[in-house]
Amino acid sequence: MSAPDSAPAAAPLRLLLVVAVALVDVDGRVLVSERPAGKQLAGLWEFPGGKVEPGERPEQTLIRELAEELGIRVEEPCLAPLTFASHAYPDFHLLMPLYVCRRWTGTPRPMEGQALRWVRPKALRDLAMPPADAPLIPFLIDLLEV
Ligand SMILES: Nc1nc2c([nH]c(=O)n2[C@@H]2O[C@H](COP(=O)(O)OP(=O)(O)OP(=O)(O)O)[C@@H](O)[C@H]2O)c(=O)[nH]1
Repeated sequence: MSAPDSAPAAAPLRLLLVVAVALVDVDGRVLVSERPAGKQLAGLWEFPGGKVEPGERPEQTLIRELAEELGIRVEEPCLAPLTFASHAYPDFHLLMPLYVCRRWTGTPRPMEGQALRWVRPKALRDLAMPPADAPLIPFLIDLLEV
């Protein structure tokens, strides 16, 4: 049945699949990266990652993004799924699996000029992060804080 002529059609929901990772160092700290000026949510600290491109599996996306953003090489078995974010932004709905990774080759460095920080999971609560990330923090605290 079609909607009556007077009712405006609801805008189709845009579901955006982004994949992110908590890189964990030997001291149990997690890497966060500052979103550059000029981008949406600029200045907020986020987990490395990015949009899953057509034809990619999420793990392939992460391996690609970690090479592009941080210059490190990650093997797929070192990516362990932890939880996911599901968050309604004004213009899209974000679905973002979060992986944990403790092993990689190379030293993370800011390949795109972004600021990087290693922080204790509890300290993530005091960082300005995108709203989608807040529900992820307790999972990292449970996993990593002794
Ligand atoms: N990588 C990452 N993205 C996140 C996090 N939290 C969160 O809301 N996002 C959102 O997920 C989307 C990721 O997009 P992206 O990083 O691939 O792309 P972008 O907005 O920088 O634009 P671009 O396509 O020009 O690179 C953004 O809308 C970003 O705000 C997070 O912790 N890590």
